[in-house]
Amino acid sequence: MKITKDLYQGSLALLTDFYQLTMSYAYWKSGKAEQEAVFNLFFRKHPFQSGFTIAAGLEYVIDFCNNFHFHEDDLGYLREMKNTDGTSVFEEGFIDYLKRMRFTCDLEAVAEGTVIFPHTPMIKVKGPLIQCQLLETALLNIINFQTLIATKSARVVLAAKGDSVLEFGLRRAQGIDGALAASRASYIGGCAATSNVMAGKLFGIPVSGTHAHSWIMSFDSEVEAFQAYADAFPDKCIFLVDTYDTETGIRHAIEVGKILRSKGKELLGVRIDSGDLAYFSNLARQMLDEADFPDAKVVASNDLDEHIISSLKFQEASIDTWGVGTKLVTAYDQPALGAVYKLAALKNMNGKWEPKVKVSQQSIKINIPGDHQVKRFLKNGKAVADMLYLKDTVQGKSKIVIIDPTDPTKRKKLNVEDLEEVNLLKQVFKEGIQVYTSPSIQEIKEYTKSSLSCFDKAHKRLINPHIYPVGLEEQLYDLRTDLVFKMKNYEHE
Ligand SMILES: Nc1ncnc2c1ncn2[C@@H]1O[C@H](COP(=O)(O)OP(=O)(O)OP(=O)(O)O)[C@@H](O)[C@H]1O
Ligand SMILES: O=P(O)(O)OC[C@H]1O[C@H](OP(=O)(O)OP(=O)(O)O)[C@H](O)[C@@H]1O
Ligand SMILES: O=C(O)c1cccnc1
Repeated sequence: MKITKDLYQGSLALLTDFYQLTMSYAYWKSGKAEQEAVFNLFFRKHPFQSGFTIAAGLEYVIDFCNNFHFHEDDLGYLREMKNTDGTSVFEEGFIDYLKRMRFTCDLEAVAEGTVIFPHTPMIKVKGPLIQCQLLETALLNIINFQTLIATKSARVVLAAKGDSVLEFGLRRAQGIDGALAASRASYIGGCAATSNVMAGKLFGIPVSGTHAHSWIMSFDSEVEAFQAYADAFPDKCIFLVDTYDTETGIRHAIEVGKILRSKGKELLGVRIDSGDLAYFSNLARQMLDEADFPDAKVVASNDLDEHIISSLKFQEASIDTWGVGTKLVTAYDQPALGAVYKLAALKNMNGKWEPKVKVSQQSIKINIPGDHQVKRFLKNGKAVADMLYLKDTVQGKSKIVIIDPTDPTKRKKLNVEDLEEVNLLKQVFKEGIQVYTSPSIQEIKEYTKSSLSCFDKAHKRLINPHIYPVGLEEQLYDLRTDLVFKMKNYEHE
């Protein structure tokens, strides 16, 4: 995939906050640039009050890292930056250092489509401090948005209970790149297709659609418009029936459907885009069945989201396909995921790794120090708990206790002998070389489905989901507690 090349014609190294560059300069000046560090990217709270989140965006991250270098014109821009006294912000030696910089980090990540939970790293970067720092903003930008939209999409698709969901969001998405990334993430979350043709071309997502009211309005009558469309696309007839009067529109669709049938073609369906979607879809179903079009589908659209879809299901609406735009691609009810990227460990000048913690009044904001891995435990294929742990601390143990990172009174004992286990963080880069084979977008979408199928329905309900247990292995919990006490200068026995 060549997202950066196709969209931006070059490097994205300047897609960063200015402070990353000023810190980088200061790391370089103070001789810390090459000090080895570990950073973790994670979020603290599911979006949409969801009980789960779907990881997405890794393919963009891979592309970003593979293309990470400062071009001559990027360096020219930085060279021209001046302080108020007219001196250069960055010394020429630093510009030269950036010029020679290549991505040399190790990077581990959870696969796109994985169901993930708060506090567990989605991405872990290990490498020179300066490189880790320079990746922060872009990685967050990529992962926050695509993960948010993939999660929204998965919720919408769950609400549709197996019906197809078409993503119609391009016209109301957050700009060009937002729209493309949203179409990709919506597909990963489970949408069947997108109306966004460029996303289809760039990512290999199926493209589909119906027609607009303007098509009908451009003819003297609705029947004429349906007939002309049928002449142009005899195999793709889904007629929008609500331009004037929905009942009459359905009748006209049936009329043209009969003509189509006389020519050996079939009416695929009707689309309803306004009014009471339960009432009109049931009316459409009844009229289509009575006219002997039992296979013609009813497509509905109009400001849908997972909650309206769920309500329409409850009302027993006869909708087979759901067109969902604005509320999906803009993540209307929660426009940002709050994933963060935190320093977790640093190698000191004696070559020893030191875990690092950011202390906060809010316990949810205290990060989890150290170079850790995430393990998912499953029983008969069903996920039972996720655990963060430091390498080599759990080998050979038959019983493990995990402790909730925000509430130490919440603990869970795991008899690991009875459980299957899988490490979620996969090696993606080793010393800057990609060692991970990216799955196709279709494989990622399938993976989302199978990943979700490992979770109990209680975690997937739209409202007040049951909280899935995620905890720190005891040694990691102790390390974190000791470190927090140390940083706060408290005595801890
Ligand atoms: N039976 C239903 N139950 C719950 N929500 C519904 C039902 N039917 C339609 N809706 C939703 O109610 C909202 C109706 O919005 P609005 O009043 O703007 O549409 P409209 O007037 O029918 O159509 P438009 O303004 O597009 O011509 C939409 O979000 C739609 O999805
Ligand atoms: O409602 P969404 O989930 O965003 O789905 C996309 C909408 O885009 C089209 O409407 P259009 O742009 O013609 O505007 P409308 O709201 O007046 O129908 C289409 O008819 C859908 O209603
Ligand atoms: O193809 C459609 O029906 C469509 C496409 C974009 C937006 N609304 C509807």
